[in-house]
Amino acid sequence: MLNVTSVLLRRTPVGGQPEVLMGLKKTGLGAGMINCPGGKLEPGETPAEAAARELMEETGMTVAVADLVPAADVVFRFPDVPEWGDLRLYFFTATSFAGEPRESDEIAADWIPEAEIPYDRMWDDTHRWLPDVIAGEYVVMDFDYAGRDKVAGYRRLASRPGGS
Ligand SMILES: COc1nc(N)nc2c1ncn2[C@H]1C[C@H](O)[C@@H](COP(=O)(O)OP(=O)(O)OP(=O)(O)O)O1
Repeated sequence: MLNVTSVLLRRTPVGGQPEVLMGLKKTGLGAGMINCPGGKLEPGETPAEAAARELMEETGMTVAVADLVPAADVVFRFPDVPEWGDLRLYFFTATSFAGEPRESDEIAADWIPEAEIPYDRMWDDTHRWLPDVIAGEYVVMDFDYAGRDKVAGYRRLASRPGGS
């Protein structure tokens, strides 16, 4: 199982609507789709340490590990793509961070209204759990993909208040 991590930064400008940070993934798994900053854990890293490092590498923004709130634990299985194997995503949210996003070789992340998250341009699993995370739940789910990009089945293993 390959461990990956990702972080959703959230803010609400004064007098404005809630916004989230995401953008077009340019390389690697999920290239061409909209996603949050993130990537693989390096040896010895905790998921939260990896999320903070990937955020910095991909956007130039910083977040303290202590400010990362665990929000989802999601397994993806790709039986038709043996070279990908299974992935476990440790997903965090954060409302305390520093900096403004800059485009990198990996992602062109920017602030978008939370109400306009383009689920139709994201991994097929995302619309089945990210809305609940945004609503404040901690979610544990398990997805089986058919081929590289279609969800064939899924299970919700746990869901409780307190994610974001
Ligand atoms: C179906 O699989 C996935 N669904 C969702 N919603 N998100 C995924 C899936 N697979 C990966 N992710 C997320 C996790 C990270 O935010 C990114 C990037 O993942 P990955 O580590 O695979 O991408 P790379 O850019 O190749 O990694 P490095 O930066 O470590 O090279 O997508």
